[in-house]
Amino acid sequence: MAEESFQLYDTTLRDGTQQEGMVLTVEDKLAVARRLDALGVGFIEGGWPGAVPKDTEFFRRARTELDLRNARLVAFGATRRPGVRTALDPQVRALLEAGTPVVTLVAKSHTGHVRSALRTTLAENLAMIAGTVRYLVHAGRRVFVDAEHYFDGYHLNREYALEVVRAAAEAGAETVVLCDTNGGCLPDEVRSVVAETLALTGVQLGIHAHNDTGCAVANTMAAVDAGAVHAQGTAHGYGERCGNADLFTVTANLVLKRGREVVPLERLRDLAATGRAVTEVTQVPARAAAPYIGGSAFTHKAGLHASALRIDPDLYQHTTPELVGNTMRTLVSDMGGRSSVELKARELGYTVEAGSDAVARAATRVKELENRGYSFESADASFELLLREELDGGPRPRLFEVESWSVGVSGAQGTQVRTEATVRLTVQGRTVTATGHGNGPVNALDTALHTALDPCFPSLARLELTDYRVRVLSGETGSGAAARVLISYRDGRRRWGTVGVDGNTTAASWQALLDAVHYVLLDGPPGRADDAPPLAAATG
Ligand SMILES: CC(=O)SCCNC(=O)CCNC(=O)[C@H](O)C(C)(C)COP(=O)(O)OP(=O)(O)OC[C@H]1O[C@@H](n2cnc3c(N)ncnc32)[C@H](O)[C@@H]1OP(=O)(O)O
Ligand SMILES: CC(=O)C(=O)O
Repeated sequence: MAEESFQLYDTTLRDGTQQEGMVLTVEDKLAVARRLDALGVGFIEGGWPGAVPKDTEFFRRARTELDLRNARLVAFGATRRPGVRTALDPQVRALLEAGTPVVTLVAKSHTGHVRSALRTTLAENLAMIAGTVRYLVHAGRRVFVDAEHYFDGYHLNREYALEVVRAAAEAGAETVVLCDTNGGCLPDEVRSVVAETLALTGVQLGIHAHNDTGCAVANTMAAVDAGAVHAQGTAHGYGERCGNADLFTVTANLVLKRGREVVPLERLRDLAATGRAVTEVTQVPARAAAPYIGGSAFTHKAGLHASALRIDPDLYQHTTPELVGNTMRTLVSDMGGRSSVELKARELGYTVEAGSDAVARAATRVKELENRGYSFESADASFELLLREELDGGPRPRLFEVESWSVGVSGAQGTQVRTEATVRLTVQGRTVTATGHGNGPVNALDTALHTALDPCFPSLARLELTDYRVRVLSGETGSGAAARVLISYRDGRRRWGTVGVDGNTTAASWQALLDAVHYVLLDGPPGRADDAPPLAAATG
């Protein structure tokens, strides 16, 4: 059961969309709301109806298309304008028309902002807050008040900031949310202001922190430690300027570090999947190094870390990745040793021991090859081929051999550039020659390889090249420098990468292409759940 008294509040669909580059359709917003609801978030702020036409439409469609199981939908908006009757203010009417059970009002708590941005008196601002809250509560809404620029306002004129909190609460606001709108606060400041405000007003408080000092999550935790029972944030910390507090991190911190079940423990396991689902919709990538749910959050590269992790994962991890739906991963590189190879091999489904000669040889080869420019971090498939060679005591018999390959690029004034590749292979005792065309050498070689091999090895048809990266390696200069090519693939069930290095970019690409083919044709380790089809099946 989630902790009922704590209000976990998501503002991805409002403040999150204030991030540069974030443009969501109504359909996108509905999809994100569904995912956050499934995670168990208590409140989902959908946008500002009446101000943003798309948000008005979102709330209209939400009535029939959002069947929220856990969350309450929230409409966000401002208090009435100065000198206007609340009932006649079109923005306030739009908040009611949104038909949500909860409304959050942004209100000024900084005297300078009241005077210069709203261009009204301090007394009228208090009347605007109290009047708007009372009006909405009377209309049956639960009301939260976001006290904008609260911390800066508190330092400038503490009495007025406190008056705003009291006025909102006395008018019926359930929670007054103290906002670090400019994101300039540090945790000690947030802790003391929240504690003092609580002591001086007794009002139920929340926190809305921006990340301009990189402290949004720390500030949110400090506020909760000081007594706030409502935390606002956004998926992946999306938001205006440097973003908001990352609600995924805040949620995991509260549950795992503070024992506050703001979402039930079993739903916390959906955290990483929820993060991925949200980025699928927003197309705004999350940081790999994001706490708890980032792809690198439990990924280990240093050999000494791996040597301890072999014995006990807790030695280099602050929590258990599975609790948040993540997994531990090991990277093999020149910074690893035998333990890294053992852990990576285990991840790939092999049972090997760091003390074995084969593992020691594989670790040495990785170091040597990385020194020559290879990189195995994102080339699991090339590493697995290398590992298999060491485990099998030498190169495996190949299902095909390369006799030769060539690529030609030709062009003429006014015509499209033409790239043609020819490969000559020995497959099952026969010589096979195939030609492929493409928009460049890699594409043409890939096409030629498939033309030659797919009829004999149907499993290769599933192979899909998804990314190609080339990096000129330093140490040499200009067009004579060596190139490292990394290619990413998927085959419907798995994703993997291969690597090639050569002074010639096309030759480096050819190595990486060949590794991918050999990898698909490799019989996986016994018992591996996701292994490639056994050789007999692969050869059809
Ligand atoms: C801290 C936050 O992030 S709060 C959320 C901010 N989000 C947004 O601003 C997104 C939606 N905003 C909008 O669509 C528009 O800005 C609107 C509809 C709110 C206002 O649009 P416009 O009336 O064209 O004016 P503009 O954008 O220039 O804003 C100036 C007006 O807002 C008023 N205003 C400024 N800050 C606030 C505030 N915090 N609360 C209420 N009104 C405010 C100003 O007094 C001015 O009103 P006036 O014209 O009556 O003098
Ligand atoms: C309300 C809000 O978004 C802020 O003060 O930052």
